[in-house]
Amino acid sequence: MAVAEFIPSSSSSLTKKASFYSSQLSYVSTKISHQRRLSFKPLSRTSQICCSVTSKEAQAPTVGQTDDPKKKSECYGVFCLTYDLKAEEETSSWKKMITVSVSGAAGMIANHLLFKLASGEVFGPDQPIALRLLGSERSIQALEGVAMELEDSLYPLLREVNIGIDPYEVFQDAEWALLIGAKPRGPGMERAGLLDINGQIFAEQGKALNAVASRNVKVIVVGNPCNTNALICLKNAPNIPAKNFHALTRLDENRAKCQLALKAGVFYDKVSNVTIWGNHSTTQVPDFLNAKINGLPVKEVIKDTKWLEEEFTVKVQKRGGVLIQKWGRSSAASTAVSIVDAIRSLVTPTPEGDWFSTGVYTNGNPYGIAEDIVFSMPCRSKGDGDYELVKEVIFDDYLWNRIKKSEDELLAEKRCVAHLTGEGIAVCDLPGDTMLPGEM
Ligand SMILES: NC(=O)c1ccc[n+]([C@@H]2O[C@H](COP(=O)([O-])OP(=O)(O)OC[C@H]3O[C@@H](n4cnc5c(N)ncnc54)[C@H](O)[C@@H]3O)[C@@H](O)[C@H]2O)c1
Repeated sequence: MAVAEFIPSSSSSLTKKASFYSSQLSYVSTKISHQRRLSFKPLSRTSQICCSVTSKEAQAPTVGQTDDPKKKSECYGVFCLTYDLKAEEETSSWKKMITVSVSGAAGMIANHLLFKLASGEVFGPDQPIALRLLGSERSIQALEGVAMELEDSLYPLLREVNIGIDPYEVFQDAEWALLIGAKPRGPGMERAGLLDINGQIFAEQGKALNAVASRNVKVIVVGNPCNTNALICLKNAPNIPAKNFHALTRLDENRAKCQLALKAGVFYDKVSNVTIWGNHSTTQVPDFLNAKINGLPVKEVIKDTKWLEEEFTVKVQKRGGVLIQKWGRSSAASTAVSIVDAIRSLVTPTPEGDWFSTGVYTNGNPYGIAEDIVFSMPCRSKGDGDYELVKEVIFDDYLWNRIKKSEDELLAEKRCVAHLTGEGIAVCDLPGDTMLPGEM
């Protein structure tokens, strides 16, 4: 289904220029030919999100982009085309459009994620969406390619696409910010160096969100080291509730579920109540004490305590590394799926009795975990984008000692980025290199 019905052009084609603008550079232009003439009339946001229009109602053609590099680009290619609608034609069942900003949009994870977002798989088949895509200077050409593929996919729910390299432009009015883009660790780079280089990206993006995003934007930080990047981001966005920031640990939860299902010989939908505690690193703690299989405590189903204590955790932690050995690159598709899971866990009510893991700000946590860090913990949601921490969890010495190690690591990471969180001079005394293999 197309988003609009078009008037066939009598002339050959209408050439458009897609322009990109950022504060530092940057004017890149490209020509895209359209074999059809389209009608344009500036519309309010609500009328833009509505359904198709017949050719009878089409207005005079125009182009929604600018040749002036000093003016920001409003839209990409076919998404510049808007059309008038009669009130009675508006699709009453569609919700108000939401704006989703994605950084690292030309990267591998985003290449899977964006098409899921545009299809309705994430926010629902009645939820029109505007995508704002942030790339780096080096990836701008690739970003344009991504936008072209989105155009060619003809997703009915995808109403707007913008691309750019300035977070102050791309995060404008964002209701969701999926922060995937980060620098990979270069040869010989210390972990402290990676914390600093990526921390600067997230400090800048936090400031940009603070300045231009929706006041209730939900932020999911994927770029590593994601817990501390999320902390940096929220510290630089004081006007956005700290509770709205998440670090992605859902891939780790999914991996833990898969390993428990495999060991118990059940399908993975029988595994519930799995928590990943702590950092998205090899100090993460997949919790088999509170997890359930077929509604029973895991320890009643898997009686092999040695496996649980010695093999399970390591298997979950090293899964990414094993995958790299097979694939020759880090997980992208399953990471994108886990981002979808993380969002859906916040926009749909959590099934009765279950919970999900996400890295969130620790202030006010009921477990006794140090405050003022971003730590993965068990959460429930009513489906309104918000969440509550789960209180009814138990701890034993094994679990608690491991949680403390991950906490120590995150406190050390926090000291290492003090210059980026407004807390003085950084002191880097990281306990060891616990970066997940390939997810650096
Ligand atoms: N939390 C998790 O579970 C998890 C899992 C897998 C990967 N990751 C992390 O996700 C990140 C992205 O992974 P990928 O496989 O998509 O990498 P990728 O290298 O394919 O893509 C990253 C993209 O980000 C862009 N980028 C770099 N700096 C940017 C900036 N300042 N603003 C906007 N874009 C920028 C790059 O140009 C590149 O296109 C990495 O940091 C990786 O370690 C996290």
